[in-house]
Amino acid sequence: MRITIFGTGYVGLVTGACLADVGHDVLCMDVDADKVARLEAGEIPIFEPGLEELVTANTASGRLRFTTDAATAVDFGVLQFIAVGTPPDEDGSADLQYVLTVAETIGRYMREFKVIVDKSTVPVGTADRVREVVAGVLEERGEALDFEVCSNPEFLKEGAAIEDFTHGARFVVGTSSERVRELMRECYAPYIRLQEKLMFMDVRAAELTKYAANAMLATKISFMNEIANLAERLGADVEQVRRGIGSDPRIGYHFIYPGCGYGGSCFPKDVRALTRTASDVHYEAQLLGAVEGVNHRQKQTLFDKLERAFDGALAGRTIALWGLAFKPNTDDMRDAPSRTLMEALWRVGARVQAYDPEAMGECRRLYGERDDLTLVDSREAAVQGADALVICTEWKVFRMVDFDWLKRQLGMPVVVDGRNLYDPETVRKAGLMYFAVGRGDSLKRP
Ligand SMILES: NC(=O)c1ccc[n+]([C@@H]2O[C@H](COP(=O)([O-])OP(=O)(O)OC[C@H]3O[C@@H](n4cnc5c(N)ncnc54)[C@H](O)[C@@H]3O)[C@@H](O)[C@H]2O)c1
Ligand SMILES: O=c1ccn([C@@H]2O[C@H](COP(=O)(O)OP(=O)(O)O[C@H]3O[C@H](CO)[C@@H](O)[C@H](O)[C@H]3O)[C@@H](O)[C@H]2O)c(=O)[nH]1
Repeated sequence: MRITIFGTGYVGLVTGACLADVGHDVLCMDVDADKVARLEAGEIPIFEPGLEELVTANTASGRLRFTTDAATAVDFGVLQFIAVGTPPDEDGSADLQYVLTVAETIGRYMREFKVIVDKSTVPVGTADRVREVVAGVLEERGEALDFEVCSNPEFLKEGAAIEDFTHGARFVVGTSSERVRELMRECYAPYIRLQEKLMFMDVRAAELTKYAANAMLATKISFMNEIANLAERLGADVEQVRRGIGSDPRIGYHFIYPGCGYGGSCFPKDVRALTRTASDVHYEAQLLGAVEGVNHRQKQTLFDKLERAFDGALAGRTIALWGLAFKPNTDDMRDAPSRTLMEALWRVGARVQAYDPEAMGECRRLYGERDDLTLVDSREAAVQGADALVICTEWKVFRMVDFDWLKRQLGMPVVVDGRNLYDPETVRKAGLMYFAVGRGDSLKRP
């Protein structure tokens, strides 16, 4: 099948590479000429495990190609995937300018029947707006061409994007057209040989499914963070509580890890966008507001714990940070808890000495050169000469630690663990003050 994909970000590039890998002919179009040039030269602009190999193999076979030429892109595929960004506007709503620009482009250049497949995360009603834009451009051109718009939200997680795309739970397709159903079945056929995973539904239900899924997952996390904060004050260990409730199949173990708040490019913006959608139809989404509020507060707990450990005297201190990315296996720092912490530390005159296996380039890009930030190339170098250690991301490389060694490195024996990586007793035995998340006595000092 010939498939065009607009946008070569996390979603567009992964979708393109995976669909090419199962035998489709894929042309990826991006307006960012520099990105396209890098991709053509075999360079992958993002860190995503397995993606480089997949892109290289499929580019070499000729099934995956890149372009900046819109007319060529529109001409190419019968399926025209939109996988461009939908960043938050100031009022929290999803900014649809990139999606609607692609719709306009398709309307301008199409010469035969096309199915426009919306893979970007977009508010309910966007398929109608895309349809209006395309129809408007066709009318301007004086052309009466047939086209369809369907919704096909993406559920991949960064860091496990290829696995999620190829072995995800479902492919949701919102359409009322039999012709679209057939074409989408053909597109995803290689993935559904073992098990039927195609879920057809109304366009509006498909659009809402994406927001509902992210909001539900964010709710689980905020709920657990709330329980963790309570556990901290009640002398209970939230890790034991987590296992206790996860064992109930009605609750399950997934997405109930308490921590330093959810970040990334999706949960924060999608919870806010859904809240905004609700208010647009005069409904106050109370639960969503609370989910966001709890998350906002949770991101500040790392700083609060440090401040308490130092009796408020953080000015002039050097704080070691392990982990900058919003989660492991990615270089993405969008809405990462590490950013809330670093910015709070800088405001009170503390210095940060940080290490992340993948996100240091991104950190440099975001914050540039500054006197109060030193990026070092190992976890060992990060703690050298530091007064305390904070763990923001649960990269594997931070899991095993010689705590006696760690104690010798730190000016003050303070470890703030935003990811509950260690056994509190073992850490404390080494003479370290250990502030984790909801671990019973983590507010007390030894
Ligand atoms: N990142 C994720 O894990 C993830 C997962 C599921 C869904 N989503 C959703 O998918 C969408 C894309 O997210 P992303 O993370 O891939 O974004 P991204 O910012 O990584 O990539 C978007 C790309 O679109 C390109 N673009 C912008 N305008 C264009 C145009 N007119 N024509 C062609 N290309 C254009 C940009 O240059 C950029 O390369 C968003 O709606 C997001 O919410 C993201
Ligand atoms: O039990 C948990 C699970 C996750 N997190 C945090 O939640 C955030 C998001 O994590 P994750 O969902 O793994 O990453 P994303 O790549 O943001 O993926 C989410 O957002 C995507 C974009 O919409 C969706 O496609 C995915 O299904 C959805 O999981 C991260 O900060 C995690 O640290 C927790 O704090 N506790």
